[in-house]
Amino acid sequence: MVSSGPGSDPRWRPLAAARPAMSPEWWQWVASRDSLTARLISAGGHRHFRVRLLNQRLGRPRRDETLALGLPLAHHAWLREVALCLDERPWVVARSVVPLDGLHGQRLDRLGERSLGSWLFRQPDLERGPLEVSADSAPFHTDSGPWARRSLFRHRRFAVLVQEFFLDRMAGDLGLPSR
Ligand SMILES: C=C(O[C@@H]1C=C(C(=O)O)C=C[C@H]1O)C(=O)O
Repeated sequence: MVSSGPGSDPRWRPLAAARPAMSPEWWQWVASRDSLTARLISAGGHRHFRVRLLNQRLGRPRRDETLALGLPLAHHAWLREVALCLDERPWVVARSVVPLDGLHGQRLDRLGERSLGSWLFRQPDLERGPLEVSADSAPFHTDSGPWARRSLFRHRRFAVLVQEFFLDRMAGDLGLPSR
């Protein structure tokens, strides 16, 4: 994992462009379009799954997030950072960004430690945009990992950019290749 450093934004590219450098085992995880929460629970087997809320606040998205959401610069949004843990070991850290004007009724602050996915994938007309991939570390977390992905979910006027950083610890616990 080449860190983009805490200050700089991860570099994203289309999923297909990353395929040659990605092992088939990781492709199964990174390229999947269904709920990551459900996959982690299944792969975790007997391990206990928990969403650990790291930070949730109103704030300014990073430049790459602003561009992905098509927001004007300095536009405030709801920022949610979590660690998806199996037996208290973080396998994925995620950062989701919701433009405020899309928050009609979907008050993410009440989500707490319930998985965002448990709400998102219940929406009947949920649309998920294309997946993009990065080999950079999460700028909001210390642990490193081989791959990260992001995609835009839309449901009526609600939009959320979901960014998921798979951690080295997950590769170790599941016996996945380093990349
Ligand atoms: C989008 C999903 O929700 C997961 C849970 C998140 C949360 O609770 O903040 C964030 C990213 C996702 O990995 C999913 O399960 O696929």
